[in-house]
Amino acid sequence: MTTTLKVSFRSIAPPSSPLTSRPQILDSWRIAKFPNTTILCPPKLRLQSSFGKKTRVSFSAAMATGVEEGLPPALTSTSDPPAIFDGKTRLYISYTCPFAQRAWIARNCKGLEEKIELVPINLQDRPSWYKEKVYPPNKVPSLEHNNEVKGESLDLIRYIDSNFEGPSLFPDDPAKREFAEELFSYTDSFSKPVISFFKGDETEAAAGTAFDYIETALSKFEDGPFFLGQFSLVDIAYAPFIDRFQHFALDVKKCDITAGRPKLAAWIEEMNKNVGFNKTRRDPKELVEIYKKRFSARI
Ligand SMILES: N[C@@H](CCC(=O)N[C@@H](CS)C(=O)NCC(=O)O)C(=O)O
Repeated sequence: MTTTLKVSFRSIAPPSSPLTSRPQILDSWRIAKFPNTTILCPPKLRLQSSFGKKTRVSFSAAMATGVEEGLPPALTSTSDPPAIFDGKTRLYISYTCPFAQRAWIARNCKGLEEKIELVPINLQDRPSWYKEKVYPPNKVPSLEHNNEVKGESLDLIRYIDSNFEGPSLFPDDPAKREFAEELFSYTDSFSKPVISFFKGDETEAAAGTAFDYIETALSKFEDGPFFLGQFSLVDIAYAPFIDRFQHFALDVKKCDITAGRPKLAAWIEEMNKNVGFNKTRRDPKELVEIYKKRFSARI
């Protein structure tokens, strides 16, 4: 299926040299250059540019993937296993797990919908073959690739980025890489006080400190609104959690995590335009209900 991405140039000055105004069908990932900007185009994307009077473009939409995908139903205790170790690459997920969502976003943002098959599992009614034949730790996500199964979401997003085609989601710049490591290792320290606040075990101020860390982190690189400036694996690592936290904080705790945090507000706005991420999102009401149940059961 072909999707059309309309690129319109807004703001500032007229383009110095219009490069293309004809739609192009792209067969593989490539870089398209426009006046003042460069975007990464996924395969099967029909790219159409329209030059207005002004030329500055914001390009998280460039991480869009053009493949439309019907989502398969989650497998249960009565479902047969897929043909495990038949050479296919499979990503085992649960539709509501934020850790699995990280790997799923990375797969989408690399344009790998046709290379990595999604296998959703119903964790409440888990098929026994998953633990026995696929992934003994019995958690999601896991990735079946080259006759091996690997787990741990932060390892998987790096693995998907380095072992498959598609645009690189990790910069080469050593300063950015070093900061990425700090941010990857902060993910659990970020979630802990926020979840404790939601459960009523921690003050709002403690959760606020965690969000302040994020605000400061988002101020470090100025070449874009993302953690490392441009969109990267770090954004993928945080997005499923910040998304859930924002909705629960607003609905249940009546607190706006973006108040007084303009960088976080801008990051959320940009992430909300990311097609690879949006394809993995659930209805916010469902996410809030899952947290409500979990916190009342004190899990
Ligand atoms: N550290 C793991 C955490 C994965 C995880 O806890 N996944 C949950 C679902 S959100 C799970 O599979 N739980 C099943 C269980 O613990 O039995 C990762 O980052 O991948």
